[in-house]
Amino acid sequence: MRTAYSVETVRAAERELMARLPEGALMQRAAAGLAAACADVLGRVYGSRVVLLIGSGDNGGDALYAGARLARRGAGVTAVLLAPERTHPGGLAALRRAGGTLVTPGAAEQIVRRADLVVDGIVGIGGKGGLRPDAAPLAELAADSRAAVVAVDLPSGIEADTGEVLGAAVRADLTVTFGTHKPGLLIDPAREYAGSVRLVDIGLELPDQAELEALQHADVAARLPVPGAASDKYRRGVLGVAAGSARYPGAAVLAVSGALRGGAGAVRYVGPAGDAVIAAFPETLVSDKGPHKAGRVQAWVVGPGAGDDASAVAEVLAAEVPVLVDADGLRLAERGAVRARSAPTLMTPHAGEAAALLGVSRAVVEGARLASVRELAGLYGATVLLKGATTLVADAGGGVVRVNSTGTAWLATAGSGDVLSGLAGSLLAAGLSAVDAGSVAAYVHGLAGRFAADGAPAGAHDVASAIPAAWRDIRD
Ligand SMILES: NC(=O)C1=CN([C@@H]2O[C@H](COP(=O)(O)OP(=O)(O)OC[C@H]3O[C@@H](n4cnc5c(N)ncnc54)[C@H](O)[C@@H]3O)[C@@H](O)[C@H]2O)[C@@H](O)CC1
Ligand SMILES: [K+]
Repeated sequence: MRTAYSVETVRAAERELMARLPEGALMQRAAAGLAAACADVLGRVYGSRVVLLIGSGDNGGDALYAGARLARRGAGVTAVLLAPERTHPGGLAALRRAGGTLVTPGAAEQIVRRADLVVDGIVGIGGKGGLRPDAAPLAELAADSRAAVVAVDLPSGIEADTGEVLGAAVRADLTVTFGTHKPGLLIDPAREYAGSVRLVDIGLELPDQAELEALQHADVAARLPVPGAASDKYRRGVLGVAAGSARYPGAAVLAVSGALRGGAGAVRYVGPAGDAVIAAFPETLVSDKGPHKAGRVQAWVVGPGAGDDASAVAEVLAAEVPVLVDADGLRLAERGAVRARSAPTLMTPHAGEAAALLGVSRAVVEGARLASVRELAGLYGATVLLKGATTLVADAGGGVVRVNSTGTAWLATAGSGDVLSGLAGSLLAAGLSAVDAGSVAAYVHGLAGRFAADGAPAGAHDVASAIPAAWRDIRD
């Protein structure tokens, strides 16, 4: 499991550790890891040109000590000091001793242009509310430069706790982060600014519950349902899919295509697109009666391509089994009916659908994804999966949020969400919790998207077809 902790938690862990270590030991660990990462990026340190962008806090201190290490290995190191009189004194002295040069921001443009590597030590977890006006131009210089950019702890200008970006921010090729990931490094839009992320262990002891967690292959493998010797199709779980309409039969077919590959023992389809579903997947149990007459199921998916059929949504919400609500179903589901449910509910909006439910613009949701997913989960008393390049899954209790980053831009294709809803619903029917079903489905779906696309456009049905390969890859 990859975890991320809030700034407050990191600060507390740092205080505790610092009290037990000699002064400056923690910063030396950070600087050593940072210098090693910079050396890897440079390839050859001797003779390289390194520019350090230095703010007035310990983030700048890390960069200065790392710069000193690189200077001792023969790099030409120049530090641009935003606030010379408030710069970390120990770091400054170390760089001077190692032969580094100090300049003011006025000289930055010229030296950044000739640099091989720019190290962003403007601000770390001490920053909030976007870069100050004196720091913003340096972030822009780094963003425009052709040099490799390594961010110290996090790219300056991003919000560490939320992943929001409130103005100019450094765009890094690599972020070297200390002790733990910070939520902003894993959530869009900030995640894009971080480039690849390298975690340097500085010995922090962190609490069990993180702010954010990201499943890895092994975590997903441990959660995928596997039939045992005693399984039959009913014990593996039956999923009901109430989806599609005369106008949108394809959504039903795609939801079923995901469901059949999600581990449920059988899939019942209920709705007006039965002929299309049977033609594509003859193994589906099809019914043209309402959901409450469809026979027993262990979970429902409702909503993809449903048009305006509110009655199916209401019927499904009244069932005492886990329910996944997607697409049109999100608009048709009454909040009170969702809140009144005792079995788990998983809602799977994209940013536009979430915005409509929250009564804000899509841009607001996209800019503040973590706050949005939490707010929606609280509002509906449900688990919410907010789709996007980094999908978030939050439950109503306000606990740890799951983030998935296997997604690919190729997944932004019509019908891809229908496949996801079937897949997640199938995992619900197989007995996974709503948070597990949502986050495991997002992981598998993202990987399937990568396999299907493999550098070229792919349709949603290709993504569904690639699910078994993704599943095998995870279990290997
Ligand atoms: N505390 C520790 O034990 C360790 C801290 N480390 C480093 O220390 C950093 C935190 O250091 P600090 O607490 O000194 O904080 P930072 O260095 O992140 O930032 C604080 C400084 O930046 C300025 N600043 C604040 N907001 C700003 C904004 N919006 N725009 C421009 N400048 C702004 C402030 O004037 C302040 O001097 C971490 O991110 C990490 O890089 C590492 O050395 C590991 C150990
Ligand atoms: K930084």
